[in-house]
This record gives sequence, C-alpha cells and structure tokens, in this order.
Amino acid sequence: MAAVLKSLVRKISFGNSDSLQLKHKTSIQSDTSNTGLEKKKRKAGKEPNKITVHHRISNCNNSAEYISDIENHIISKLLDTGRKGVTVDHIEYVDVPDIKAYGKNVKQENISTKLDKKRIDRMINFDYRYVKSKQRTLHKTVYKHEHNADADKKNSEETVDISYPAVEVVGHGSFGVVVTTVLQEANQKVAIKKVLQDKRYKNRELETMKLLNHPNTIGLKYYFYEKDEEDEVYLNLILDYMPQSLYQRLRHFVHLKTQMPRLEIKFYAYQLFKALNYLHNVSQICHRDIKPQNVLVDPKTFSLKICDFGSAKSLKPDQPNVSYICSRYYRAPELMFGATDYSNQIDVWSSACVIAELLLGKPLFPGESGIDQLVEVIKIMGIPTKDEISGMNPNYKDHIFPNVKPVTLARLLKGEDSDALELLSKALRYDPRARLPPLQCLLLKYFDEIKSRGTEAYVKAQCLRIFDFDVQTELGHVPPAELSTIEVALKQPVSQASTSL
Ligand SMILES: Nc1ncnc2c1ncn2[C@@H]1O[C@H](COP(=O)(O)OP(=O)(O)OP(=O)(O)O)[C@@H](O)[C@H]1O
Repeated sequence: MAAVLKSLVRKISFGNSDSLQLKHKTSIQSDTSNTGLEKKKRKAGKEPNKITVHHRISNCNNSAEYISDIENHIISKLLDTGRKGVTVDHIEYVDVPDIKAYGKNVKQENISTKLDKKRIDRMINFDYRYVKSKQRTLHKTVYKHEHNADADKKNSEETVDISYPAVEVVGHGSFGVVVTTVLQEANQKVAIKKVLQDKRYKNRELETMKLLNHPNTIGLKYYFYEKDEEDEVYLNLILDYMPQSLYQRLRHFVHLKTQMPRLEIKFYAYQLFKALNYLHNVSQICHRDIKPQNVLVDPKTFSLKICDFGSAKSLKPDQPNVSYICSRYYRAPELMFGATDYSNQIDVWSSACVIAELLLGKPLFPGESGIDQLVEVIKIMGIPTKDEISGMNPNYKDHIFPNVKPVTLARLLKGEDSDALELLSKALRYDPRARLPPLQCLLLKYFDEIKSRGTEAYVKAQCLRIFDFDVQTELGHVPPAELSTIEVALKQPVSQASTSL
C-alpha cells in the first residue's frame, strides 16, 4: 500500500500572464480542453503559457491536507520562478489510490467527490499575485503597534521604517497569505498576514489585535497597507512568529505513527484555556474559530499562542450574532441548533475538541457536512435532553434525532487517565451554561502534573510563566471572596492548595 500512496500523482496546470486572470471563475475539470474558459482564451488568441506540474504527494490523510499540500507546492513553484499573475486553471486527477487515514486504509474510490469543492474553487481563484521572488529586500513604512494598558490612552500609532527580504509562504486561508521573514533592523523573525481590505469596512481583525496583549495570543507588532496594480488595498499584519500550528504538530506524530506526548498536550491545553480566560474576561472577545490550524506552538518550549482573529467578535447579550461561524469539526452544538444568542462558551467546546484530537490523533467529531456534524456529536455524546436543547436554543422546535446508542467519551478515551476524561466531559457539555468556563478548567486535576513542584514539568511551566496571572485583569472577574483560594489553586495542585488554606 505504501507504494500506492507514494505514487499519488496529481497534475496541476497553471498559466502565466501579466494581466490578471484571477477574476475569472473557473471550475474543476478533468479535461480542460472543452471548458468555456479554455474555449474563450483560444478564441481570443490568448492561450496562456501552460505549465503542467506533476505533484507527488508522499502521504495524505484527508482532502483538506491534500489540497493544502498542492497549494504549498504551487506557491513554492511560484517563488522559485519569481512568477507573477498566475492562474491555476484546473486540477486533474490522474490516479485514484487507497489513502491512509489515521493509520487505517480507506478506499478513496472517488476522490474527486470527496474533495471539498469549495476549497478547490478557492484555490483556483486564489490571488497568487503577491507571491513575489525570494531575492528582493522590501522597504516599508509601517504603523508601529504598542499596546497601551491604560484604556483611556489610545494605542500609539507612530510610523517606523522596516525592511525585510521577501518571503517564505507558511500558510494561507480563505482571506490571505501568511509569510515569514526576518525584520532586518531588529533581526527579528516575524509572520506577515496579508489580507484583501474591503474599503467600506474597518478591518475587524486589526481592531481586535490592537486590543490584545497576552503571552498566549499572537501579538501584533506593525501593520501597513499597500495597493496593487488594480488599486486593490491589502492590509499587512506583522505578527509574532511561531514555528508551527497544532495541526502541523499533530500531523508530525500521526506520520510517525506515534502519539503526541501526554505532557506536551497538557501544556498546550493549559495555555489554550488560559488564553480563553484572557480573551473572554479581559478583552471581552470570543474567538469563534478555535481549531488546530489557529493554535500556534513552539514544540521546543511548548509555548502556545492563538492566532487568526478574523472571526473574533465582542458578543453583546442583546445583539444577535451569526450562527454560521467556526470550522465544522469544532463547532459548538448551539451553533448547529441555529442559536444567535450564543456565548463565549462556544470557544470552550472548540478547545475541548482540539484537545481530544491531540489525544486521539484524529478529529473527535469529523462531520462531513453541517448536519452530519450534529450526528457525529450525537454518536458520542448521546441525544441531548429537552433541557439541554433549551439551553442551546430555546426556540428550537424540531426534535427528531437519530436513535443511536452513544459511544461515550469514556469508551473513546479509555486509554487516557481519568483526569483527561474529567476535563473533556466538563468542557463538552451540550448546555453552554453547564460547560466549564476556562478559568475553572485550569483548576481541574488534569493540570496537577504541571503544578507539582520539583518536577521537570514544573520547571518547564515556570520557564513559560504559565502560572503568572494578572490579578487586576485575568482574575478581575473572580468574586473577591474566592480570589485568594483560586490564586493559590492556580499555582499548586488543588489538594496542596486546600491543605494550605
Ligand atoms: N504568526 C504566525 N507565525 C507562524 N505561522 C503563522 C502565523 N500566523 C499564521 N500562520 C500560519 O498561517 C496559517 C493561516 O493563518 P490564518 O489562520 O491567520 O489565516 P486565514 O487566512 O485567516 O486562514 P483561514 O481562513 O484558514 O482561517 C496558520 O494556520 C499558520 O499555519
């Protein structure tokens, strides 16, 4: 089977032109010769200089990973050749192999139907224009972002000049490209996220990032705008650099057919909830798209920072919010029930899904569609009770559910210690009001291991300063009567904390 996997070959064809072709909407075709676009180009005598890339994928677990692999391949090709104005015309399926999914052989007889068409369309229509040659040094005048803790004073917006060699693409999503580079003045590695700016609106991601100042959220250093030849404005966010996303880190272990070390998971889980406590209570922001791709880590130090605040929002109790947010596998059930008055607790559900995925090596609820997502949740968590449904969305009347005997979290996690199960079962409650808030998650027994003095884990935790909480801000929402107990419990195992009180 390995041989078949290794020979997974895809053909990617793209054309080269100085004028922009990216506004064209093309569709995926197994044969380009008869597409409307091809016919049009031939008629106009503008057949672009065609290149076919044979792309060899060594391993591939799912369609998203497969597409992202192709995308990265195209971008590195563009960087190598210094090409501009490239359009991906089509993706052609050459071979249909069996694919290994999380260690199991899965027959992918019809991969083209399994691929997420939206994602392929996005890639075909993706703007590759600003992928520039590796060689040049860029000089920019940028706004320097300095967080001002004093809420009355505005964040400073002085401009400074920076320069950096052009870039290496590390990732891209629906809204832009992320590249990494080194700022020459400070010899500092950074990531630059470039997004198309809708002139009619303030960019919410920039506004959100200006509010943030926490070791577990990605920091904004500078930002600048630039225009392309078509007068489109792009916003560039210059961010703290982190070596990997949790998605990449997990893939590393899956490919090695090993598990992510349990202690490493614990460090990430702790910092994830610590970041949520800050976002929800200090910045008053709900991230709304927690997923492994949006959690960045440094596997050497185990430090963690949440990124991508493009969907983040300050939720106000009297204002409705869209329920079609958050990536499918990580979507809280109240969103699937169409709630528009949901709370910050949707992030707790998503984070628990991420932690479960690290433990299991595969997504906990891998729904294939919006509705299938709820079925996946019910398969493990069981059918929600009437009260739970009302806690998610009191207006939801349609109560027909598949009659399934739940697998249960306990059975799914039977190899894990009971403390991990306690954390997940308290964070994965249907009713968001019963779901444990982030600060309470940090007090669970699961985290005692990293609080035990004299251990290596404790030394690592001290280096990361993960037990440092700002009492005024991060613990500002704690009732005064509970503050000292919680402060102690955050720093040492709960049993020790209670004996010292
Ligand atoms: N500061 C950073 N340091 C290193 N890599 C980063 C950084 N920010 C983002 N990345 C990489 O780029 C990817 C995409 O970033 P981000 O999620 O912010 O973009 P996006 O366009 O909003 O993506 P999506 O639409 O998929 O949510 C991340 O998954 C990560 O791999």
